[in-house]
Amino acid sequence: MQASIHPLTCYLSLNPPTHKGNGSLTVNKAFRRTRKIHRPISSSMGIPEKGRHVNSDGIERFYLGLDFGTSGARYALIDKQGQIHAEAKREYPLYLNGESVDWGRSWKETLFSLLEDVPIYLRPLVASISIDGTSATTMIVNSSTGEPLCRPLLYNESCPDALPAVKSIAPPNHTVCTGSSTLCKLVSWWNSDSENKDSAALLHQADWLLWLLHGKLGISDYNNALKVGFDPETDAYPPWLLAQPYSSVLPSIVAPGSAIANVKEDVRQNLGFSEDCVVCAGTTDSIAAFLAARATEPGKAVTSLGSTLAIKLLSKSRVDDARFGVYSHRLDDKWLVGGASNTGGAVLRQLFTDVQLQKLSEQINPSLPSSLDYYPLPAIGERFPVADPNMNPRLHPRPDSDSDYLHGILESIARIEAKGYGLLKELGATEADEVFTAGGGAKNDKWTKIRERVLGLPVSSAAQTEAAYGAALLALKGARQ
Ligand SMILES: Nc1ncnc2c1ncn2[C@@H]1O[C@H](COP(=O)(O)OP(=O)(O)O)[C@@H](O)[C@H]1O
Ligand SMILES: O=C(CO)[C@H](O)[C@H](O)COP(=O)(O)O
Repeated sequence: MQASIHPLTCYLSLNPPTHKGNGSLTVNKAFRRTRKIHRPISSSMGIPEKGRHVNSDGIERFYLGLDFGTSGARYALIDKQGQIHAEAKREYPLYLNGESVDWGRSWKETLFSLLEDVPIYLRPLVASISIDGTSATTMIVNSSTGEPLCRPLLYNESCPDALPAVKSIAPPNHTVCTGSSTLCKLVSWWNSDSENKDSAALLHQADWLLWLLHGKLGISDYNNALKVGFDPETDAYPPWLLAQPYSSVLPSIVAPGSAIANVKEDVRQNLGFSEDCVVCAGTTDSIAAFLAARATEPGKAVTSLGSTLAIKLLSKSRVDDARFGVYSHRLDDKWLVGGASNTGGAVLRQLFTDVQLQKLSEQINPSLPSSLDYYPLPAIGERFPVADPNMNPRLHPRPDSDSDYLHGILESIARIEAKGYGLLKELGATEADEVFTAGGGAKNDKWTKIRERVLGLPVSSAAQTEAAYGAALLALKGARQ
């Protein structure tokens, strides 16, 4: 792998944004004031830069990132300094298709609703778009129409039926050797399908959403493709995977943020994007959150405290071990080592509303350890730091006090996080020396203090906690290509 400066590094020290979304559409007030006297961004910064930073009238361009997380989706619209000019989020509408949720319909509707939330006067100035999605969320689609051939298999679903076949072809403890891997989901479908093999294509959630905008089917990125078996070190699918009959459905792979194609004409016309608006390859949600945090040195880590707990540690050395759910994503000449636990906000949401979380957290003394020892899971099954699809949640005994109960849960999740970072060190990754937090849990200061005590490390909320911001940085990178 060639050593080079990560294309995003030059943006990672951008000025923190002036504005944060509050669940509805927000537009940077400062931007409103200058809206009437649109000055080319270069008026205060010298000559307009080449590329997609000003349009033909010399007016500033913007970069759009969308994050499709577990419980909802968000967008962030930034300028080339990283200032946020608009952002919004939406919960997923839920439609049933027989017994199961029609996720394809929900995600597609959410995508175009969010694009319509972008202020109409800013859309012609959007130079590029990128999207992150949940990792290993697998879609098998018709290779001509892009229509799903079966229901999407979500990031935390497991197909243990395929595990023996996958373990028989992959190297020992390879990232794909876990039931929740994309490859296990593909093999499970391949073994169960009798009529669509010749017309199938595999895509990840982010790939499929991006295809809706650019229209070129069969393209993914090397972060999303890690769990189907793509090797980011050799930049290729390994021979043991290409030798399989189902290798024909695998997508071609580009780097995250790579320009793929301009927005399709029908989408462009309907939404008012410019002819040169380019759609760029995406990444996974926890990597987008890492990019948003702008952590650039080995030893820096980002814990995404969303519905799940995903940790990402910037490491000089690569570590992969499916026995513990540990794998390494590529980030230029370094590795993002980590894993994703099923613990996290989804359990909290089963027990408390966000308002209750806030009020109960105020009653917690974070300097006092909780004696309650739980393993908070929303359902049976864990991916990391224990890869056990049959692990049971442990959330009892429940004390009379809800704040004590929450304290025990937050502390127990912190212990899982600490176990995860300790495991990465044991397996040879660069030792973590600072943790930034992204996701919904980042706003809980008491939890941050509990985590600092349990981890024994400085823990802070990233300047940007939304993965959508990281996706916007990818769009900014793509606009420069
Ligand atoms: N004050 C809080 N303390 C801890 N967790 C919180 C708080 N507010 C919200 N959350 C959790 O944040 C999660 C949502 O975070 P988010 O990053 O949007 O998740 P995702 O992107 O995975 O859907 C919810 O599961 C919720 O329980
Ligand atoms: O748990 C998740 C849902 O939010 C993450 O998408 C995912 O598991 C993290 O995977 P990766 O490390 O490949 O980004």
